[in-house]
Amino acid sequence: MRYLTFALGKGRLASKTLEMFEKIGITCEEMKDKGSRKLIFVNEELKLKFFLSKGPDVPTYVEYGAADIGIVGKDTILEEGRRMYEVLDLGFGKCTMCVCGPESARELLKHHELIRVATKYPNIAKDYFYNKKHQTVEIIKLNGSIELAPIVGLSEVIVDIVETGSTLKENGLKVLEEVCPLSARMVVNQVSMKMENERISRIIQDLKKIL
Ligand SMILES: Nc1ncnc2c1ncn2[C@@H]1O[C@H](COP(=O)(O)OP(=O)(O)OP(=O)(O)O)[C@@H](O)[C@H]1O
Ligand SMILES: O=P(O)(O)OC[C@H]1O[C@H](OP(=O)(O)OP(=O)(O)O)[C@H](O)[C@@H]1O
Repeated sequence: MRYLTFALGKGRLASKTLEMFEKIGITCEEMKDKGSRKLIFVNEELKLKFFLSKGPDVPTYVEYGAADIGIVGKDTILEEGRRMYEVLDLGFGKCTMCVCGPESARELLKHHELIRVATKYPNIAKDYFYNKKHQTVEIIKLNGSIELAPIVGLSEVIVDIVETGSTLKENGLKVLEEVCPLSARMVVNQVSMKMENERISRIIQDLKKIL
C-alpha cells in the first residue's frame, strides 16, 4: 500500500486539524511536539504522511499531486485558483472576507469612485470589485498588517479577513461590505481521488460523521 499524503498549513488551522483527525483515528504523535522544526511526519502503521507547509502553498502541493489531501482555508482556495476537488467544509476556522475601512469610505464605495484597495488577496478583491460589483478599483498587494493601509493613507479600503473584529476595532476601522464567509476545507488531488478512491472516501465519510 502506498502512503497517503496530507498537506497541512502551519498556521492557525493546524491544531484544530490535528484534533479533527485524531477523532477519526488518524494520529501522528510526533506532530504534537510544538517545539519541533520537522516538516514531514510519518505514521508507518496507517501508511500516512503529513507535511507542514505555508497555508497558501497547500493548494499547490495538492494540484501537483505532491499531496493527495490538503486542509486549507476557503480564502486560500479562492485566491490560489488551483485545480483540485474541494470535498468537505470542516466547519472550523470560521471567519469572513470583508471590505473594511473608515466610516468615511462608505460613500466612496457607494458612488463607485476609483479607490485604492489594499489586500493580501488580490484575486479575491479583483473578482469582487470587477465581476460582482462592476467597479473599477486599484488593487495594492500587501503581505500582512493590512489594517495599516487606510490609516497611513496607502488605500481607501482593504479586503481582509475578519474573525472577532478586534483588529478592526483597535484600529478605528469598520466592516463596510461582506465579500464571503470562510472556513477550513478539505481538498483532494484530482488523480488521487480516482486512484485512492476507497481510502479517501472512507476518510471523508468518517469526517462527515464527526462534523
Ligand atoms: N483571524 C483570522 N485571520 C486570518 N485567518 C484566519 C482567521 N481566522 C481563521 N482564519 C483562517 O485560517 C487560515 C490560516 O491562517 P494563518 O493566519 O495561519 O495564515 P496562512 O494562510 O498560513 O498564511 P500566512 O502564513 O501568510 O499568514 C486562513 O487562511 C483563514 O482561512
Ligand atoms: O477579526 P480578528 O479576530 O481581529 O482577526 C482578523 C485579523 O487577523 C488576521 O491577521 P493576522 O493575525 O494573520 O496578521 P497579518 O495580517 O499581519 O498576517 C487578519 O488579516 C486580520 O488582520
